[in-house]
Amino acid sequence: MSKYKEIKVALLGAGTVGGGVYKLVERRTAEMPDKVGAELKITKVLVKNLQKKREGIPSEVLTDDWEGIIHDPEISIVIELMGGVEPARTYILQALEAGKNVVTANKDLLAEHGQELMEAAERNHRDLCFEAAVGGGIPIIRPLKECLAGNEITEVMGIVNGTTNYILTKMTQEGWDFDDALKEAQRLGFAEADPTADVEGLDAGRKMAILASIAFHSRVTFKDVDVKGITKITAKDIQYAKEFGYTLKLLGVARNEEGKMEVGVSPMMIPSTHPLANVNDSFNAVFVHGDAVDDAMFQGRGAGEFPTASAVVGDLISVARDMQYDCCGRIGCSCYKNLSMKPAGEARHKYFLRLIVEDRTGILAGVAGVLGNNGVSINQVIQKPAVNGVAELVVITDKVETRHLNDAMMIFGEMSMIREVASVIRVYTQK
Ligand SMILES: NC(=O)C1=CN([C@@H]2O[C@H](COP(=O)(O)OP(=O)(O)OC[C@H]3O[C@@H](n4cnc5c(N)ncnc54)[C@H](OP(=O)(O)O)[C@@H]3O)[C@@H](O)[C@H]2O)C=CC1
Ligand SMILES: N[C@@H](CC=O)C(=O)O
Repeated sequence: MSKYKEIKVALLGAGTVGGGVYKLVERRTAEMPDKVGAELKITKVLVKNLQKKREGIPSEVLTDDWEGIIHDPEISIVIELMGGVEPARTYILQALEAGKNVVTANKDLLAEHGQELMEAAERNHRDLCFEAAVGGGIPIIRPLKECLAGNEITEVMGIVNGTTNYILTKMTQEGWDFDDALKEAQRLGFAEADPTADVEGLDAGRKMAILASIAFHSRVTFKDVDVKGITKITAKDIQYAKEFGYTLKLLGVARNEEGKMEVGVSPMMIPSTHPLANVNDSFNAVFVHGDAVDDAMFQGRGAGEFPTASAVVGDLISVARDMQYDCCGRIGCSCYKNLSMKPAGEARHKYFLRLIVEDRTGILAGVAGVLGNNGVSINQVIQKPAVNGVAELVVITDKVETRHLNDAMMIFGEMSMIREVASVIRVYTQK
């Protein structure tokens, strides 16, 4: 008989990430006792469809019976990898109330119900770990909560969605079209069950809500995040970005300026010399600025089977160690402040505008006039040669309050000389 205690674990979900976690735990089985001080065994794997073939997972551990897991007193850790809000929320709450520790990668759930879940974990003195919920395999949650806890953090920003970064990389570097790149991202297991969450920026918005809550110690939920996706980005935007020396990325930016938080996700142009411009494919990267550490950057694979499993299994080992030392629930909720959100319209940004205009004299003066009357000054402008009586005017503005830019865009919408406001894309600037 082994001298080590056996810790029994239930896995909820055996899809891309769940499958990876099962296989990775198997791969590490022999080392676990030395690493953790206990043997870790996944004894039950909850799925929806018992008939589906699962490579690498023995059929005898598969079940579709949640009650059999929650009422199994031998299971002390539940790993939730089903995704979505319900029934994941209910199962996690039930698991915590039943005295089980929980690991999850579910950002949809945390960005909406994080407070409720953290409170349940605290009440029951149990661990609730979610390293994989942001940045896939990149360690970022624990560094923010622990390693950087001595800082006042004023900015967290970066690329936090692997699917969209993969799509934009393929469009920029290889001229792929959007749909082909998305299909390939789905095939590689990066995309969410409903990829709208990726391409419309919702997934990145949820991750930024989680990061901002931890970094600024104040609860930010998904509804607080100003979100735009990449579905309207065209090959022309990418090409013109290059002409101005920029690269197009879906970026999340969270700032705390004098107690007012601003959290947003949108396609942004960043200087091609910026380190984030060279974070490609499914890689993610997060920048953190703290008063003591200055700048720190975390980079790695942001999605996919084993990168995500790496973060989940790291959490699993951490929980198992806490169990050995009887210190579960040690790292609880850190939202002890109640900061307010800055209204999106008050945020000051630089913008790239692509306008489809009539090919005649006076257009540039007309455009400059409307922008000027609304307090928007022009930093750079390029007029493209006309084709079939229409021309393109590409403008980079100086920093402006977003509401003033929106007012100018409304006026453009009513001007006959402007056929279309084809693109309005934020240009990243440092604080
Ligand atoms: N894919 C990635 O790269 C990353 C994903 N995540 C997060 O990890 C989680 C899992 O993602 P992923 O593995 O891609 O998702 P998948 O869709 O690949 O897998 C989901 C799994 O959960 C099971 N499941 C879903 N609903 C239920 C239910 N009601 N009861 C029982 N089982 C259920 C499914 O069962 P069945 O197989 O029978 O259909 C499937 O095995 C999500 O929260 C996701 O956001 C986080 C980081 C990266
Ligand atoms: N769909 C997500 C998966 C990881 O969180 C992504 O593409 O980043």
